Amino acid sequence: MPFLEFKRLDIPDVILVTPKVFPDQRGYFKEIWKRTPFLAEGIPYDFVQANVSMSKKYILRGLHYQLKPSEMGKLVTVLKGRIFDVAVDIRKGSPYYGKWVGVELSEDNHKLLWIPPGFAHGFQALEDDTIVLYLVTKEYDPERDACMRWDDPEIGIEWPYPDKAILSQKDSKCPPLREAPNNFTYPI
Ligand SMILES: Cc1cn([C@H]2C[C@H](O)[C@@H](COP(=O)(O)OP(=O)(O)O[C@H]3O[C@@H](C)C(=O)[C@@H](O)[C@H]3O)O2)c(=O)[nH]c1=O
Repeated sequence: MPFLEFKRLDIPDVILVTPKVFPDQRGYFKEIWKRTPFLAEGIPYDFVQANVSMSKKYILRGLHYQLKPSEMGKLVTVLKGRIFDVAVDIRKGSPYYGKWVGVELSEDNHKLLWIPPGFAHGFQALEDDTIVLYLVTKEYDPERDACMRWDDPEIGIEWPYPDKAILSQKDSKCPPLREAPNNFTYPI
């Protein structure tokens, strides 16, 4: 098995990455990003910022994105606990515009989700004290930070616990996809 396995999801630009885990008597080791295999998979980005958040069970963060020219790709993984991680294609003219994909990422499955620029991203924590690590391809730019509704019926994301979702004040006021700021085109 290669050290990093890539699986394209129903929206093929969103890629589930499975690293090879080397367990031993001390614990384990894994590579979570390496330029050459990512490049070979058609992911030609380097990362410029690394983020960590901790969430209680049912916390839902999203859906978030940064507008061009601060559009960012994200490589998301879980260090502790579990999340349901979601990417929504918001590239105007994309055959997948408005469609979503969701996967469970956990400390046990070791998986990572690559979400390219032009997607909105969100997740719901499935356990208390869930710690998410994500690498991003552009720096945080509060001027171009944007959000859209997590429960927009036109997107129809099947969240694990929609009735228990706990949101930030900011996230509870986000507009639906149709009204959200969007300067993405397809291809990006
Ligand atoms: C995202 C971010 C936030 N902040 C600050 C702003 C604010 O005071 C505080 C919390 O910010 P937020 O409420 O936006 O954090 P959060 O809701 O966790 O935002 C994140 O959600 C997930 C789903 C993503 O995809 C990320 O890109 C990011 O948007 O941290 C930074 O300083 N740098 C950053 O890169």
